[in-house]
Amino acid sequence: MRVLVVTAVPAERDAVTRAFGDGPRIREVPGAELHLAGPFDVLAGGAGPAAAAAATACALAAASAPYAAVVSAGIGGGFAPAAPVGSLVVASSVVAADLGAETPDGFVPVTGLGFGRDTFLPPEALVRDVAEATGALPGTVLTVSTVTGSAARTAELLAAHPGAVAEAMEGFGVAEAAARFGVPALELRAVSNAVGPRDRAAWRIGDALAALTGAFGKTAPVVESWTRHDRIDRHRD
Ligand SMILES: O=C(O)c1cccc(C(=O)CC[C@H]2O[C@@H](n3cnc4c(=O)[nH]cnc43)[C@H](O)[C@@H]2O)c1
Repeated sequence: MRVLVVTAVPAERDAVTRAFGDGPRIREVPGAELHLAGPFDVLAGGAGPAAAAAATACALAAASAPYAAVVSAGIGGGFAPAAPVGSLVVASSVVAADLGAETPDGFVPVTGLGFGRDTFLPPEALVRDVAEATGALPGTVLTVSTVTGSAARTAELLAAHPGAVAEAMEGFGVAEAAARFGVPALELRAVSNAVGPRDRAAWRIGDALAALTGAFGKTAPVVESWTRHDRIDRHRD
């Protein structure tokens, strides 16, 4: 079985496929262009949870054989001091941090409003194996629709999610689409910037993309072993 990887932008997609040499095979499916490299079918689905969910759903619906897992991957913001620039994180939980309602008493997640969901839990053993293989820090990865740009918002997010190690903009959308197809989802991020007051000039995108390439080279044997033994299905939680 193969693994679908969804990034936001082509530069992230190419960083993943570069781990397997130049020139991935390309397959067009309705709504998505897949780049095939190693055990991964990689697509750049767009920025934000809505684009990511739509692209993931298109690829899953068009697949001729079921995928073993879907990985939301790319660069991300790291919460200091846990996840410094250049480091890797793997989500032990994927949380929609700004999906809900603002009330006079503060933010209420969508689940507090009585519907929807705000958290997905990737398979524990797969998270552990990927963390061991890559050196990625396991922890909560937040999905936000607005990149955090102030110390006040950073503190607010950490107060609400003390286990947060990083934020990005697609993980929850990918996981939501994957869940509809009964496929487990993971999220793997390379930290390009610290979450906090906006300083775009300080983003180390090149370093993060290089870390992402290294991480996928090391993740391939892990997922190959899992898929060969069909362990993702048996260990799904
Ligand atoms: O300008 C470039 O060369 C370039 C190359 C690769 C990626 C980008 C992006 O801007 C990717 C956008 C993507 O990155 C995630 N991200 C990164 N840092 C944060 C953050 O602090 N908070 C939230 N998201 C972040 C996010 O998933 C974006 O979709 C540019």
